[in-house]
Amino acid sequence: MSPKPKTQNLKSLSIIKIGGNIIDNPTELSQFLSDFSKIEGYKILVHGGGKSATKMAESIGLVPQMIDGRRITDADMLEVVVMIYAGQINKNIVAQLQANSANAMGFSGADGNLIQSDKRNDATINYGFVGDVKKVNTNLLETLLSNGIVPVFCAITHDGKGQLLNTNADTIASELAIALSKVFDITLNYCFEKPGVLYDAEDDSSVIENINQELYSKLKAQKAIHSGMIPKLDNCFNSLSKGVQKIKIGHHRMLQDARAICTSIEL
Ligand SMILES: Nc1ncnc2c1ncn2[C@@H]1O[C@H](COP(=O)(O)OP(=O)(O)O)[C@@H](O)[C@H]1O
Ligand SMILES: CC(=O)N[C@@H](CCC(=O)OP(=O)(O)O)C(=O)O
Repeated sequence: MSPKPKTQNLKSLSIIKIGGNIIDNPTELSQFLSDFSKIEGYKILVHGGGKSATKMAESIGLVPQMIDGRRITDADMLEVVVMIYAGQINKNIVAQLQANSANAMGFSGADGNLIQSDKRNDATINYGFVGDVKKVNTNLLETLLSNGIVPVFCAITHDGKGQLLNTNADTIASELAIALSKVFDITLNYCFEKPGVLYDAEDDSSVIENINQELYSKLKAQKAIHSGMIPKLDNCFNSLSKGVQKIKIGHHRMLQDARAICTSIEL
C-alpha cells in the first residue's frame, strides 16, 4: 500500500532515534546531543541503550539473550532495563539537553499514558516482559511540543494494568512517527555509529544510498543484513507503509550536514 499524499500543510516534526553504541561513547553522545539541540522546530528524541543494559545484566550474573535484535526479558532483566533505560540513560540525556538549551523532558510510555503496549504473545518464542505498541497519546504529545518541550523517550512502555514492558527503541520511534504522521509532517532519522546500511557490515565505505523491500529481503537472505539492523529496517518499512514519508538511517552527522552520505528508505 503506498502512503496517502498529504493534502494539508502540516507542521514539521523531527523524530530522531539513537542507539546503544552512541550512548555508550561519551564524546559521540555529547556531539550528537549538541547536533540534535540545533535542529529547528518540533523534535522528539528516542534512545535505546541495549549495550549498557547487557553490560549491567552480565555484571550481576544474568545471561542476556537476543533474538533477531529483540531482548528476551524475564522479571530480573526487566528490573535492569527499567533502571538503565528509564533511569540512568534517560535522566543523563535530559540533563545534557538542558545544558544545550533544549527544554527536554524524559518519559517512559507509562508517564502521561504516552505509549501503551500489549505483552507480546508469540506462539514459538517466550519473549517475557516485551511490549508491542498499541496506542500513542498524540494529544498530550502535541500539547507538550506546542509548549516548547522536547520529549525524550526511553524503551520502556506499559500495559495500562500496572505492568512495565521492554519495547525495542527502534519500534518506539517508528510507532511515534506513525501515530504523529496524522498531525505532523514527519522526518524520521535513525542515528547509529555507522554511515548507513552497508552492503558489507564490516566496510563503512559500502553504504547503500537507497534501500527498498526487495533489496532488503535479498541482503537479509544473504546474511549481509543481520542482528539489530533487522528490526530497524522492519520498522522503517512498516512506518513507510503507514504514512511516514521521510526516513533515513546513518551517522548523526547527517542531522547537521544535508550532504552527509546515509541510507534513504523506500517502499
Ligand atoms: N548491513 C548492515 N549495515 C550496517 N549495520 C549492520 C548491517 N547488518 C548488521 N548490522 C549491525 O546492526 C547494528 C545496528 O543495530 P543496533 O545495534 O540495534 O543499532 P543501534 O545502535 O541503533 O541500537 C550495527 O552496529 C551493525 O553491527
Ligand atoms: C525488546 C527489546 O529488544 N528492547 C531493547 C530496548 C533497548 C534498545 O532498543 O536499545 P538499542 O537501540 O541500543 O538497541 C533492548 O532491551 O535491547
